[in-house]
Amino acid sequence: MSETVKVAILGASGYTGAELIRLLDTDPGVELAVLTADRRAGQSLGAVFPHLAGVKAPPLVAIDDVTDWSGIDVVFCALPHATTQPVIAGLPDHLKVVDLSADFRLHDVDVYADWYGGPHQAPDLQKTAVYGLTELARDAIARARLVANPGCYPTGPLLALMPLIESGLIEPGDIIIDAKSGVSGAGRSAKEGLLHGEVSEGIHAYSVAAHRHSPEIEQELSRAAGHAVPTTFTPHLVPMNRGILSTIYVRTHANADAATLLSALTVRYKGEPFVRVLHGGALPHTRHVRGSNLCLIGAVDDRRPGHAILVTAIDNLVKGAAGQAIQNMNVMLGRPETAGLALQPVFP
Ligand SMILES: NC(=O)C1=CN([C@@H]2O[C@H](COP(=O)(O)OP(=O)(O)OC[C@H]3O[C@@H](n4cnc5c(N)ncnc54)[C@H](OP(=O)(O)O)[C@@H]3O)[C@@H](O)[C@H]2O)C=CC1
Ligand SMILES: CC(=O)N[C@@H](CCC(=O)OP(=O)(O)O)C(=O)O
Repeated sequence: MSETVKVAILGASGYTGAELIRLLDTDPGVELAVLTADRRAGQSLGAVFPHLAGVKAPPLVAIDDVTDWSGIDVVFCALPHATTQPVIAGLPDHLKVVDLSADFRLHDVDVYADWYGGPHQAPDLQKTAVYGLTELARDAIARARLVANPGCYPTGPLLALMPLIESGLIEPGDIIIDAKSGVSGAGRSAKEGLLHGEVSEGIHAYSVAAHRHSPEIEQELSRAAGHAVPTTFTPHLVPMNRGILSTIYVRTHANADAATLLSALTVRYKGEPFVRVLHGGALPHTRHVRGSNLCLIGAVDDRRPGHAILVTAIDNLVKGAAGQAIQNMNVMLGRPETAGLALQPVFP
C-alpha cells in the first residue's frame, strides 16, 4: 500500500457519504479516489453538495462504472440496507471494507432474515465480518478485512453498558433504553414521515418494541453477559438534524451506585480519545458532541435504591456512522486512530 491511503466511498451523495468526505478531507494522508452515487451519478461533488465544492475529489459515478479497483486501498460502503451484500461480495479481495449499513452486523443470518425481510445474500462473507465498535473490538478490527460499522442507536448504549455488564455491576436482563434521534439518522432520501410538517414542533416514538436495532443491541449485550439478554429499546424522532441522546435505566448489583458505575467506565476508557465519562451528576447534551466523534456518558442514582440512570450522547453521523467508520479504517491500517477525527464539537 502506498503511503497515501486511496479510498472509495460508495454512496457518496448520501448524508453519511457527505460526512465521510468532510472528515477525510482533513486528513492529508487520504485521497478520495472514487465516489459513487445512484440517481446522482454523473454529477460533480460540488453540484451534489455545494458546501463540499472546495474538496479535491472526482465526479460521482455509478458503482458498475468502477471497473478498476487496483489503485484503491479501502472502501467505505454507505449504501442502503440490503443493497450492500452483493456489492461487497463482488469487491476484489485486496480491498479493506468498512460497511456503514446493517448488512453485516448480525452474526446470525437467520436473525438478519427475520428483521430485514429476506435471506442474507452473502452468508459466508458475513462469517468474516467484525462488529466494529472500535473501543471494544480493536484487536479484531485490526485483523479484519470487513468491518460492520455499528448502528447509530446501538453505539452510545453499548459503550456505556458492555463494560458494566462484563464487570458484573448491572443486571443485564433489566435494561431499558429510551433513545432520541435527529432526522439525519433516516438518511437523505425523500420520505413522507420526514417532511418538515411531520417532524417539526413535535416528538414521537416509532418502531416501538419492533426496531431493527433491538437484535443488534441484544447480540452485543448477550456477548458481554455470556447468555441471552432481551432488552427494551424505544427510539424517538426529534426535530433536530443531528444527535442521539439515550437515557438508559439499569438495576445495579453489589450495592453499586452511579458513582461506582462512572468509576468503572472511567477506568475502562482511560486514554480513549473519543469516549468521555462525566462525573458529579453532569449529563451530556447532544450539542456537546455535534460534528465530533465523541461519545459522552453520564449517570445519576435513581430515587429507587439499587437503580441508576445512564445518559449517552453521540452525533449519529459521526460516532454513529462516518467518524467511527474512519476510526475503524485507521485501526485496520495501523494508522493513528484520531487521523481525520480531531475536530472539536460545533457549539451551540
Ligand atoms: N444516517 C445515519 O445517521 C446513519 C446511517 N447508517 C447507514 O449508512 C448507510 C447510508 O446511510 P445514509 O447516508 O444516511 O443514506 P442516504 O439515503 O442519505 O444515502 C444513500 C446513498 O446510497 C446511494 N444509493 C441509493 N440506492 C442505491 C443503489 N440501489 N445502488 C447504489 N447506490 C445507491 C445514494 O445515491 P443517490 O443519492 O444518487 O440516490 C446515496 O449516495 C445506510 O445503510 C444507513 O442505514 C448508519 C449509521 C447512521
Ligand atoms: C432517525 C432514523 O430513522 N434512524 C434510523 C436508524 C439509522 C441508523 O443508523 O441505523 P442503520 O445504520 O442501521 O441504518 C432508523 O430508525 O431506522
